[in-house]
Amino acid sequence: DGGSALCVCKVEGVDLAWPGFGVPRGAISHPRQEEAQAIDQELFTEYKFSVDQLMELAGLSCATAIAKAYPPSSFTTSQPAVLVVCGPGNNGGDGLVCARHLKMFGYQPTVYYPKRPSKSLFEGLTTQCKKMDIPFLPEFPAEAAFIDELYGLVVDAIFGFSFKGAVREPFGSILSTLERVTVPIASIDIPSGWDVEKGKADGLQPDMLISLTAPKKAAMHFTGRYHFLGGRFVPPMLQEKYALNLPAYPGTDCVLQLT
Ligand SMILES: NC(=O)C1=CN([C@@H]2O[C@H](COP(=O)(O)OP(=O)(O)OC[C@H]3O[C@@H](n4cnc5c(N)ncnc54)[C@H](O)[C@@H]3O)[C@@H](O)[C@H]2O)[C@@H](O)CC1
Ligand SMILES: [K+]
Repeated sequence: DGGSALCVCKVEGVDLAWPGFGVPRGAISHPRQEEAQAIDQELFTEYKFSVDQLMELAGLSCATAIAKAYPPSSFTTSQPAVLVVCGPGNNGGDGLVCARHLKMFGYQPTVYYPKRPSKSLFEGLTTQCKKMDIPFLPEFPAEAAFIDELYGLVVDAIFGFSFKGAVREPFGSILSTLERVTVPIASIDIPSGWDVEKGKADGLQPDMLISLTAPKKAAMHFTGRYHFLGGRFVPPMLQEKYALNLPAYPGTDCVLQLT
């Protein structure tokens, strides 16, 4: 912990670099919850990005990372069917964008979106999905086995870096079902239900994590197979201000595989 505005974390004895993926060695920044929110706010207030701009890039990163880790040919279901579970905030918005791009990439996404904010941004993203023939489930499957049978992958877009406290319904029941599914889960930004800094040892254990902007502190507890970085939109000046030490993205890619 470097005592700078941003915590740069190292796991004791472990080199936090990514052998085999051509990334320069060094300790990658893991912002705390408040720092992640401050960077987010500054992107909007000082740098004048709009939420939908960044959400589009974030959601595209997620779909791209998923396509790299789980190509349609790797699915054992008859179609590359993906269940995208969206929460009530911007993490859920990323999920809607991700679903739309997955459809463009040849997947068969289905969305479950139980708490929809009455804001034009989310209404627009919902309409865009519907116009792409992406079905919205009226109810969440009661049994984890139904999910295993129908889908080859679940995208967890329920909560991101603003999650706090005990999970409120209906998301408590949804998460307890998701904890029992055996198909891989890809979590956007934070595994939902995890404390953004401490993680949750007995919570969801996704197979994939797509960290946006920078891995949050909880990402240190991620044990799944694939960890990607996405959201290649942080201007160098802002990275510098928050002492964000991030590996370089390869070429023109919008994602970078960390593990
Ligand atoms: N700057 C960035 O890095 C960007 C972040 N984006 C996404 O935005 C996310 C953060 O979005 P938000 O700040 O909207 O927040 P979240 O999407 O993390 O969640 C906030 C929502 O969850 C609810 N909530 C919080 N704790 C809860 C609990 N214990 N039980 C039930 N509901 C709870 C809140 O009422 C609120 O509706 C990031 O994680 C990322 O996915 C992208 O959309 C765009 C750019
Ligand atoms: K999530």
